[in-house]
Amino acid sequence: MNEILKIQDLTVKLNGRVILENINLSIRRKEIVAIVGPNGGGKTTLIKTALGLIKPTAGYVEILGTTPEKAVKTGKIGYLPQKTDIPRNFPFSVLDIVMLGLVNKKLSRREKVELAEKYIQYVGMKGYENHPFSKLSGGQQQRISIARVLVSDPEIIFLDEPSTGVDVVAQESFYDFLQKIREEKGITAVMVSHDIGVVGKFVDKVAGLNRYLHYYGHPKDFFQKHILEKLYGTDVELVVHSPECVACEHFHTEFKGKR
Ligand SMILES: Nc1ncnc2c1ncn2[C@@H]1O[C@H](COP(=O)(O)OP(=O)(O)OP(=O)(O)O)[C@@H](O)[C@H]1O
Repeated sequence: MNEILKIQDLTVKLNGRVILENINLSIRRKEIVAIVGPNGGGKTTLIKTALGLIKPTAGYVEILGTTPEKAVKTGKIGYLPQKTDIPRNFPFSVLDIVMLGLVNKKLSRREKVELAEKYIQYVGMKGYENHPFSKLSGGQQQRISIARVLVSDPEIIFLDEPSTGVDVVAQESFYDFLQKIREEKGITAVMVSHDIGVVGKFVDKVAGLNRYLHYYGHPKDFFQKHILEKLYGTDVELVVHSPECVACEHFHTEFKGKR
């Protein structure tokens, strides 16, 4: 089964308001897909529907060859929600945080600690096991949050704005890391992102969502005025820095406009 997520004719209404309308998309195993669009465009709603947390008003979602409700029970879906569920000032250690990813696994404490340590090492944070999570930088917290998702051995992961509060360099290494876990572990990644410039460089497909799926395909064809206007409105201003631009430290796309 090459297709890991299939969404067909999906419409979602919340409190009588249509949030998603007639969405069709499919994601193949090992793809890295970014969902982009303005605030309130329905990105989180789409992820929650794929996870079975929101029921479709019409249409259907198939994930890992079954319904979202059944797929979630297999433990093969990882989810990093937009709002952290970790209390800010609570003195959780890095090890505690990663072990949260194993709460539903029937393993001894010793086994859980060993697995958590393995994944802390995997994300390049060996030595930080007993460090307070709240004292880490944004990029380090992001790595540990990913370790917490990976430790449960998922086949597909959903990351809702994983790069919020992380600088461009850390974001780029994060996307490199997603490619590494795809190669080494065959993991499919679906992420919500606000930074369309950075995302465009690293992902296989971009899903441009604003109630409708206005674009779904390779990032190279995404940066077109008519598509961006449908997503973000007509006061969009796009500045593309080419890779040849010597003045640019990074090849990136600045995006200014309504979100
Ligand atoms: N439980 C709910 N009941 C009613 N409306 C909701 C509910 N959850 C979300 N909405 C509305 O649905 C719309 C889409 O929200 P959603 O969080 O999916 O957007 P988003 O694209 O993820 O936005 P953001 O970029 O701000 O996170 C918003 O207008 C939001 O207010």
